[in-house]
Amino acid sequence: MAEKLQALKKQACASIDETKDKLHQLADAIWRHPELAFEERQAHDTLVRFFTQEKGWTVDAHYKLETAFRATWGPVGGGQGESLVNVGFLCEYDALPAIGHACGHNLIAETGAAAALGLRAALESGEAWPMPIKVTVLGTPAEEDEGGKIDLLREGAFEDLDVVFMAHPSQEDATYIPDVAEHDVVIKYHGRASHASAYPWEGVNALDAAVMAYTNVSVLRQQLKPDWRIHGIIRHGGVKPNIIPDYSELEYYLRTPSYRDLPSIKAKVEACFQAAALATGCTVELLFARNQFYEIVRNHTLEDLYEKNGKSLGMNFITVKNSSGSTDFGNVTHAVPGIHPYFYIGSEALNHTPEYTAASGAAEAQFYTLRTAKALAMTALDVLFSPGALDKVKQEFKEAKSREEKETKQKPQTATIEKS
Ligand SMILES: NCCCC(=O)N[C@@H](CCCN)C(=O)O
Repeated sequence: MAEKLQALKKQACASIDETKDKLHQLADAIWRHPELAFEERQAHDTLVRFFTQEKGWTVDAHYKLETAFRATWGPVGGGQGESLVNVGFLCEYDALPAIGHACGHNLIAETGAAAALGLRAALESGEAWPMPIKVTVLGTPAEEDEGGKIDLLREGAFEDLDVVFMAHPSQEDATYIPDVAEHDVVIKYHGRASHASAYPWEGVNALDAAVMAYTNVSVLRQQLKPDWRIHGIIRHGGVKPNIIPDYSELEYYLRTPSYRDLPSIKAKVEACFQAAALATGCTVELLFARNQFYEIVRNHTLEDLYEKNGKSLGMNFITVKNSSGSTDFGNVTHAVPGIHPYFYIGSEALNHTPEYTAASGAAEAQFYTLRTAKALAMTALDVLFSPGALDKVKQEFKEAKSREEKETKQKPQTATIEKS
């Protein structure tokens, strides 16, 4: 089997190379029209067209969400009574406001599509596979906001998948980066307008509340654990200096390494926001996002296979220990075994900067993007055909879940503000 597996991997890589121009066009089209969360209509249509034109894929163009899609191929192979293995690849394609594809989601879409085509090409060689195999591509909108994968999870979109792969652009190749749990909140202060010079005592200043809230959180930060993160912006702060602002708005992202600590961080910042309202006489509305992002549940079996395949293609892996951002793929790994490795794209630029936007649209990123897609397809082939690999992946997932359940019982998700 080892030799056959090597041949299949070669076939997957060759097919990705053969399709490289089309794949580049796909990423380029998405990069040229950056669209925000749940507004990714052109990116969505581009991907749907891509899989429709590829032939052999069954495409569900608006799968459970308007800008989500599903493309499936197979099943192929298997004898009677063998249970089907469904391998999933994810495509993200939303962008950031003002700076476009500064997180390289156009390249995530490309890796997902390329890896799926590569795996299909290898499986198409007509062998008598021991079990029925299906390849599924899910187009998952709104990673930068809202968390489209969490909506899709709720709708059951991941229920029939056995393993899920995606990869994210970064500054380095890493099988895992500690993506943390996150909950977002919008804070609205309502005051009362007045002439700021003629009769200021009649006003209630909502901008003052926003500034106090911002300062309260900044002071709180010293008492937070080192790997907790709170960061926010003031979105509205008034319209003219001589009108006391009757409305202000902030948005904050709250993050902790485990989702179990989100209620604690939320309780702490809520106190900051309420205190600002009390001090200024404003009323306050706290609007927490409907979805909480969870941290990634690691699967070392998948990570090790990916690393081995990546190394064979020339990747240099580094280990990242410090907390990173967050991803709605974290929630997926609580439901299905999966990996979310990071990949170098030929630039030292940092994500969420205009320089990264340029790097994710540059031709230089293509080599690294396709190399990543090859490593994903090869890892999927290992999962399918390395003796015992799928069982090991599933067993590790099961053990992680039961550890998780035990920890949740010991430390339920409750809010605490320690008082002396
Ligand atoms: N490691 C970073 C993963 C991608 C990313 O930047 N995600 C966003 C998600 C924001 C959702 N509100 C982030 O800021 O971490």
